[in-house]
Amino acid sequence: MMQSHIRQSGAAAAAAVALFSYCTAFGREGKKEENGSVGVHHLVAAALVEWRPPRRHAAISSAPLTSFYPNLAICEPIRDVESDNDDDDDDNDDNDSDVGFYYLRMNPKEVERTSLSDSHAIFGALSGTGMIERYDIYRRVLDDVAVERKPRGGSSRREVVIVNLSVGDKLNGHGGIVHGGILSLLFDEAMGWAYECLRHEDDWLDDPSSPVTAVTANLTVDFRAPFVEGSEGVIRVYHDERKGRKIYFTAKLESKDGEEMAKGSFLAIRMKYL
Ligand SMILES: CCCCCCCCCC(=O)SCCNC(=O)CCNC(=O)[C@H](O)C(C)(C)COP(=O)(O)OP(=O)(O)OC[C@H]1O[C@@H](n2cnc3c(N)ncnc32)[C@H](O)[C@@H]1OP(=O)(O)O
Repeated sequence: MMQSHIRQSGAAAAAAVALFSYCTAFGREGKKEENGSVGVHHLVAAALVEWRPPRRHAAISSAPLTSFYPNLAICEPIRDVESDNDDDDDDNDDNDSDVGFYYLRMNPKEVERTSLSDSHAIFGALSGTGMIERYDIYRRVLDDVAVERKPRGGSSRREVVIVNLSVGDKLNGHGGIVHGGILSLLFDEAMGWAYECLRHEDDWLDDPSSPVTAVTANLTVDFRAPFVEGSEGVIRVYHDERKGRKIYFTAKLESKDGEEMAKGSFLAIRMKYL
């Protein structure tokens, strides 16, 4: 479904190696371009590849999302969410493809202020075979500010986080369909991580290392299509705006084929006393 846009170059190799080092520092995982298994030697090969993202109409992957590998930069085509309203961009695809971005795997174990262990719903009790089988969180990083999304309907938003997930067959409501409450949980968590990203990259706090917690004040989910048991999917979280202690996000859940299964909006409020 998606096409890889790959070319070889020395400069790209240098960039990829630098990126690889940076990735390693964050302990994130990477993704290869095609289906099938990959050995360790491919890490080296991948470092020699420059990846050029197609500007639009490419979902994160048609490949199994399980094909992530440690310490390899994720270089993955991504859906251009603005494309439907952005027809005049069609003439500029060649230029657009020169901008890029990648994702950093976030490690729940590196977040001290949350209970990301046995007591956590997603990483604890509901984690496992038949339940939430995968919930891998990635922070989007821009290679170039030029890739920042254009305004849509007068307001801008940008993708902050994606979650690569799969749900088994033990979390249903109706037979064969994942319970809507579970999907709401998956959204809630994803937007919590988006807040965590923003907290580290913005100057909202006098002391950025201060663990200021935000809680969900409001979460709305529209269920657009049944998310069937055993499905893989991707949640994409977008930051919309901030008003004082209030931070607004929107999100969507895509099937691995790129179909929108659900979308959500979310208000996080930074607590006063933490
Ligand atoms: C990296 C790790 C990632 C981990 C992710 C974990 C994600 C998990 C997220 C959760 O599930 S958190 C658990 C569920 N949520 C809660 O338990 C929150 C319970 N509610 C509260 O603690 C308080 O109601 C809250 C902190 C949200 C607000 O209390 P405040 O006393 O700070 O609010 P205040 O009354 O001062 O209002 C501040 C502003 O927020 C607005 N507001 C408050 N509650 C609202 C609400 N529910 N909806 C919309 N707006 C709301 C309020 O109108 C006002 O707007 P303005 O500033 O414009 O005047």
